[in-house]
Amino acid sequence: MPSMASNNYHSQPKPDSFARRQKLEQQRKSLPIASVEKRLLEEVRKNDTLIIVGETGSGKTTQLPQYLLNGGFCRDGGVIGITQPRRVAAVSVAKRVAEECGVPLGQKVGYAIRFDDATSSSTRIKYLTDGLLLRESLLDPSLSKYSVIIVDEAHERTIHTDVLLGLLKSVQKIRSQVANKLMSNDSIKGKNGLLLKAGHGDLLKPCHGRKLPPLKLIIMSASLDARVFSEYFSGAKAVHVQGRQYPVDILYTLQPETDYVDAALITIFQIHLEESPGDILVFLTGQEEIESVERLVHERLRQLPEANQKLLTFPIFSSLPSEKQLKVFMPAPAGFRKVILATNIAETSVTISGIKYVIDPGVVKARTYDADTGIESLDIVKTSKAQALQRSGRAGREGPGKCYRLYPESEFEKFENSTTPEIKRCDLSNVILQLKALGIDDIAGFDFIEKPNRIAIVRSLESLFLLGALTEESKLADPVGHQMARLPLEPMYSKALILANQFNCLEEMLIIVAMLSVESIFYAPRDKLEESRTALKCFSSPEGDHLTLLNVYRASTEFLEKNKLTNSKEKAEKNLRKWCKENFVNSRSLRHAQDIHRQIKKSIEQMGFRITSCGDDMLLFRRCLAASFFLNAALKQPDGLYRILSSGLMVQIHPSSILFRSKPECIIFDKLVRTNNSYIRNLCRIDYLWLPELAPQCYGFQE
Ligand SMILES: Nc1ncnc2c1ncn2[C@@H]1O[C@H](COP(=O)(O)OP(=O)(O)OP(=O)(O)O)[C@@H](O)[C@H]1O
Repeated sequence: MPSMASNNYHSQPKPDSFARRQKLEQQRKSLPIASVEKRLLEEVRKNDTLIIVGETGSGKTTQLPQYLLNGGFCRDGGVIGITQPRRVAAVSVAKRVAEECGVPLGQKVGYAIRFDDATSSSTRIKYLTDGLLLRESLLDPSLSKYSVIIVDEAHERTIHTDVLLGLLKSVQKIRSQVANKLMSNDSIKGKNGLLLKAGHGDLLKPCHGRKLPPLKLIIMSASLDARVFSEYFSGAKAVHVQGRQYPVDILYTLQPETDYVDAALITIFQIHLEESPGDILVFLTGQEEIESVERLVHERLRQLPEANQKLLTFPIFSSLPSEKQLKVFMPAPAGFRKVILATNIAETSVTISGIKYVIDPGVVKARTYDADTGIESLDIVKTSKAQALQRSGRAGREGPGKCYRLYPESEFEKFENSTTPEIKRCDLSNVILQLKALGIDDIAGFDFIEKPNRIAIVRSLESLFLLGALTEESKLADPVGHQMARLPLEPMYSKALILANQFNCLEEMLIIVAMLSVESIFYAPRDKLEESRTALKCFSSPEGDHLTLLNVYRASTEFLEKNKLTNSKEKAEKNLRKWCKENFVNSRSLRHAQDIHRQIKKSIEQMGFRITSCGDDMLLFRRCLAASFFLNAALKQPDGLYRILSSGLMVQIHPSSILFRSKPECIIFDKLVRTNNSYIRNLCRIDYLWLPELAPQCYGFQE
């Protein structure tokens, strides 16, 4: 089975035909940004921080790094790092740029995303996710190998981008102090206190065989408010790149649509049957919705005359294995039209060749955080104008395009200009852990571009303390806090693994963490509801969803291993897909869980943990779950609703849960999802009395 860590995307460059290279060269020259290459290089030379705003498709992401490389910005062996909010963008853009440069991916041009590093010592242009650069800064706080860092798609304001901006500001200050040799080594410090602990005697020494130059920083987007960034970077200059490549016709509905999924389906077929050739990109909110639309498209296609059936669907969402994500970039066979069903991961940066039509229902699934209750949830919300612009920008990259907005123009006018920064609407625990690991203790005093809500900081500090990651003085606790900061997981999951190591049930917890990291392991098509329920019964555990997921994982592994004894690997995997179908298990999600399992296992083994099993002692395992997820404990109320003990919030069990009917007295849950109601998903039955025993810091009786 291919793993995310195994650099699935490496394709050796095809023996490039002369014609192909000429075409690429021609395309590059015709991009709007090409006419301002010299000016941009001049501006980067003159300014340590530069903001570049240019229309979608003007060539920022693919061209600027190449201009900088050719302009001598890597002369001393420095690397140009370009951050992307999403993995798929980092990988696909790196591929394109390697092709444009005529080099194999992973050499001069490469990418790095979590668990997959396609770079080498000769890499000079490196695309990476913002989260990964943040992790790199833990190991190398001065980011010494980079001569230029480009923060691309800054308008997305992911939590990682925001934290990164604060760190980069500090790194820049320190590196320019070093370059100017203005200060002695011990007095060098960044505004955010970043390098105080980092032992930077080395800063003055040649680094990677070269003197550490000042760090050039470029902030880039098609739709950002340059003023906000300029003010944050002490009046940094903003440059606007004029001109877009091709026009995109924007079409609105006359009336608001009550059912955007149905409206999207109708539009797909309208385009397919009436419009000229060209692929379609549809934005939806998540895996479940995408998979249900995929099924509906296939159903409706079967009702069409054969000549009209040449429509292929390709889903793309974040939990889809990476090599499957990249399938959307492959051209459709001649005579076929491709319809890509995507979440907002295809919203920025990516160019999907062939896309001429974009369908935008104007909604997105976004993280929201209620600081009063300390609960984070995923809600479906309206997009911002900036997101709508990015979405329409996916058409018109190779020729004129059309964007169908499934809402009236008057509705668009009511959208917020830009998306609320993630830092203002999510749980900060993970970021706080990372900042603490960097030696930044004063979180409220950190120079954020926009300060997170104070209550949200306090809440996160409190839950990290309750989880044992922080001491009473709010320092990283030894060893739990350090271990949690090392694991690339949500704090509660990290805590569960650390505790499972002590409870001797790490094997089981590893499976659970992997299975909880993917969306919808089971699927239940509307026309086969009864059959899917019967199939689920084979795995279901009266103790709840965690143990049910454990049973599915184990049954699938056993099935695969047995099959491998008598079949080739490919055949065994094919049989597993069949097994999944028969059991109404989502094989994509299961495979993704297996990948994650492998990756986390590697991380925890590196931390010296030994994988042991609790065998059949599921009581022990449930106690371990209670000891780690105690902040998500809920108690049944007389009316059948549940009250979350830590916040008082009233919630319902999601109908997809095994415990939906039995409704035990006390449970812990994994996620809260809000649609019209507040639902809790992935539940495990626990004993109420375990809480004061296993989490006295939270539920201990007051004297
Ligand atoms: N994989 C690809 N296949 C075909 N054409 C591509 C590909 N990647 C880029 N291009 C071409 O290069 C152009 C510039 O792309 P680039 O990503 O650099 O633009 P951008 O200004 O960064 O856009 P955005 O703000 O939307 O990310 C595209 O409009 C497209 O014409």
